[in-house]
Order: sequence, then structure tokens, then C-alpha cells
Amino acid sequence: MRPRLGRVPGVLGEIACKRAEEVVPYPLPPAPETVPSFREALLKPGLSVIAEVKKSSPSEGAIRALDPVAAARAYQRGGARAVSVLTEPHYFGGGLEDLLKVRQAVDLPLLRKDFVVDPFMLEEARAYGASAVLLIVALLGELTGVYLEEARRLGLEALVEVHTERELEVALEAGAEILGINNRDLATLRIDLATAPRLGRLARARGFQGVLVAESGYSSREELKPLEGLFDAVLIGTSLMRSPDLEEALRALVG
Ligand SMILES: O=C(O)c1ccccc1NCC(=O)[C@H](O)[C@H](O)COP(=O)(O)O
Repeated sequence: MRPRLGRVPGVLGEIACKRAEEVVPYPLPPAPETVPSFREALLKPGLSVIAEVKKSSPSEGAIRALDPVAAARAYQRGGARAVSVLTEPHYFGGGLEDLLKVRQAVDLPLLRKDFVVDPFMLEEARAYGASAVLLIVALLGELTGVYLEEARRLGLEALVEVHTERELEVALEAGAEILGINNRDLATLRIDLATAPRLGRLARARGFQGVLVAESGYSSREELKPLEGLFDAVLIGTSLMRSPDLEEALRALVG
């Protein structure tokens, strides 16, 4: 039940192929009995922030080698509603141990941010304390619904990510309840902040009543204005990680 990765273009294809080569099932630690709900946290009043622990990225190179626990604690103090933890090691400098340590340090729901290309990665996410996983439609294609079902079976929520109209159709058909619209084209790494509002409006026009999340490229309050009243949440990584004071930076962004 693996997606066909040969058809995935650019950097995204490279990362996903490398990830797929590395998946070898092994005995997992016991999963926490309960984890907080990602969906419920994002539905609190106002625009919720999912703050991301992101040490490096293909588009930026090294961002900041900050201890993930220190970053997550600062995010919690600053009012984040959830924390996204990168667990991809080669391009983003993350790891599952970061997820586990952050789980033990904060009460917020955690998103395992990775390039899920094998069902075992869902089991890992659950075992290491995630409330939710990222499912990227550009990677999973017609298997998106299968991965969504498997995530639910394991007690995980899923942020189903799209970047184009075609991917939006696939996500809606698959039954996504939490829909992420990425302003970043993961093949070319170009960012266009008009993408999220455009596809967000389209999703609502198609009858999507679930949680809408805008992703990538945000660094000021002004840039968040087009999301108000349309989106439930925004996912922010690079600009927060680059700030000298993460807690203050988060407060300044969302007030
Ligand atoms: O960030 C990248 O360069 C990147 C490259 C290839 C695949 C995924 C990538 N990022 C994943 C994300 O979607 C972001 O980490 C997340 O939305 C936060 O974005 P930002 O605030 O721009 O760091």
C-alpha cells in the first residue's frame, strides 16, 4: 500500500523516495493512552496557530539549531494551539526522538510533520505521541483516502495537504476533515500567499465544513489578514524559528 513515487516531481519526489527507502518496521515504544485533540484545539475562537519546530529546510538551508523542547515550551507560553514537529532527518534536521521529547514537555496536540509514504509511519506517529499526521495529496494521490482511514483506525487525526485545485478535489473525495492549503509549491519551493485564500474559498464553495489550515510563508500580522473569517488555523515555521524570542514573536503575530 505504497504510493507510486516515481511520478512525484522535484524536491518533494527526492525527499519522499529517500523516506520510502528508509522504512523498516521495528518494535515501537508503547503509545500514550490519550493525546489531546488536534481538531478541537484548532477550532477554538480566533485564528489558531500551529507553531512549527523546524531546524532546517530545503528552501532555507539551516534555520536554527534550537532545542525542540525549548522551542515547543516557548510556543506553548506564546499561545500556540498546537505544535508541528518535523521528524524528517536529512532535509529538515528532525527526528522521532524530537517528537517524543516534545510530547513529554508540553500539553498541546502535536502534528508529526513528515512525508508519510508507508503505513508504518502512521504507527510510529502514534507511538511517539502525535495527535495528528500530515498526509500530502501530491505524494499519496489516489491512496489519500486509504491512508486517512488507516490513520483514523490508529486513533490519529490527519492534516490533509493540498496545493492545487486537482489535489483539493482528491482531498475532498477522500473525506478530509482537516484540510491544509500550502502556499508553497513543494516541487519548485516557490511561495504564493494568494494560494491559501483562493483554494480555501473554493473548498468552502464545494461544501467543505471541516477545519481549514493555511500553510507556509507567513511572517507578519498583515499577511494573516486575508485568512480571517475563512481559515481556522495557520501553520508557521521559519519566521518563528528565526525570531530571537519565539514566545514574543508568536504573540506579536496573532495578538
Ligand atoms: O519548507 C520547505 O522548504 C519545504 C520543502 C519541501 C517540502 C516541504 C517543505 N516545507 C514543509 C512545510 O509545509 C512548512 O514546513 C510549513 O508549512 C511551515 O512553513 P514556513 O512557515 O514557511 O516555514
